[in-house]
Amino acid sequence: MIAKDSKESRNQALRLQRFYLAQISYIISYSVVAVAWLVGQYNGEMWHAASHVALGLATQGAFFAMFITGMNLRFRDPSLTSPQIAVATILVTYLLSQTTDIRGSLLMLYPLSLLFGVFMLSMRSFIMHAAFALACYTLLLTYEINLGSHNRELSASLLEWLILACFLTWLCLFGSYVRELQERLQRRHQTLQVHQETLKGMMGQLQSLAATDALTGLANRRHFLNEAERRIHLLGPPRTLGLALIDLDHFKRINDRFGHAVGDEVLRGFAELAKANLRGDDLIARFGGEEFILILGNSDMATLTHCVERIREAFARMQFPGLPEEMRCTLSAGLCLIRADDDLEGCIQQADQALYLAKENGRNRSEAYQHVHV
Ligand SMILES: Nc1nc2c(ncn2[C@@H]2O[C@H](COP(=O)(O)OP(=O)(O)OP(=O)(O)O)[C@@H](O)[C@H]2O)c(=O)[nH]1
Repeated sequence: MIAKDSKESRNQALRLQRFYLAQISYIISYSVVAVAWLVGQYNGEMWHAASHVALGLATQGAFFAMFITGMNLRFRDPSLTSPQIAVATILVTYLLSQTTDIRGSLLMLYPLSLLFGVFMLSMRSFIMHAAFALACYTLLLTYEINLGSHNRELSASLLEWLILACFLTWLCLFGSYVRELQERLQRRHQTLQVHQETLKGMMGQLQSLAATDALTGLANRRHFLNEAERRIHLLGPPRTLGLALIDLDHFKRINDRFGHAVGDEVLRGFAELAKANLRGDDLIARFGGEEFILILGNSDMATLTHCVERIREAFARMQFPGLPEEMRCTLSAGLCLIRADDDLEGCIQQADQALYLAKENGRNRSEAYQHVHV
C-alpha cells in the first residue's frame, strides 16, 4: 500500500513537472502576443490581446487545480494530456484568427502543442489530435473566406495549409517511431527486471547454501563463527550468551557397526531434535563431523544447562530406524558463558575443555567450564 502510494505521488510529481514545462510554451505565446500587439502585427484590440493571456491563465489554472487537488486521478489518463492538447489547439487557433502576416510562423504552435503527446498518447489519439489541429485551421480559413475577412493571398494560405498538413503527418510518423522505441525500451527494461529478480533469488539461494550444512540443514561452521562474532559485538556488558559444544558419544562405533548411512541418519535426527528444542533466536550449527555448537541468547549458566540437558535427555530417548530397537545414542556437552568483549575462540576452547571433562566423566552428560577449575 505504502509502495503504491509513493509510486503514485512520484507519478503525480512527474505530471506536474510536465505541466510546468507546458507553461513555458504558454509564456512564449503570451510574449508573442504582446510583441505582435506592440509592433502592430496583431489585428485585434488591446482587450483581444489581453484575452489570450486571460484564457490561457484560466484554462491552465483549472488544470493546475486539478493536479494539486488530485482530481486528475479520477480520469482514465491522469496526465490529462488529451484535454491539455485540445485546449492548446483551440487557443492557438484563436491566436491565428487575430494575426495576418505572422500567421505562417505562428502555425508551428500546433505541432509544438502536439509534441507533448508524443510519449503519452496512443497512436490513434495522436492522429486524432493532429487531425483536430488541421480541422481547426481549415475551419478558420473557410470561415474567413466565406466572411470575406481573409486578408491574405489565398495561394499563400493554401500553401501554408499544405505545409501544416505535411508537417503534422510527419509528426504522426515520428510519434509512431518514438512510441515503438519506447515500447522496445520498456520490454527491455521488463526483461532486465526479470533477470535482476532471478539473480537476486539465485544470490539468496547461494548465500543460504554457503551458510548451511548440506547433511543436517543446520548452519555450518563458517556461518556460526560470523554470527557468533556479531552477537558478541552486540552484547551489552551485564548480559551473557550461553555457549555449548555438543559431541555425539562413540559415534565411530555406530558408523563402523551399522554403516555410514545410518550414522548420517543419527546426525540428521539430532539436528531435528535440537531445532525442535530451541527458540528462534538460538543458534545451533554443525561444527564438524559429529560435533555441534550452540549459542543461547541472553542466557546464564542455569538456563544453558537446563536447555542442553533437555536436548541430551531427549536424544538419549530417541530411536533410529537403522539401529536395533533397544539401542540408544547419547551425547556429551561442554558449557561456558560468553561475556561482552570476550574472545570467541577462547570461549570455544573453554567449552572444549568442559566437553573433554564430560567425556572423561563417563559421557552422556554436560559439564560447565567453571566446574573444571573449581
Ligand atoms: N556418518 C557420518 N559420520 C561422520 C560424519 N562426519 C564425521 N563422521 C564420523 O564421526 C566419527 C567421529 O569419531 P571420533 O572422533 O573417534 O569420536 P567418537 O567415536 O564419537 O568418540 P567420542 O567422541 O570420544 O565419544 C568418525 O568415525 C567420523 O568418520 C558424517 O558426516 N557422517
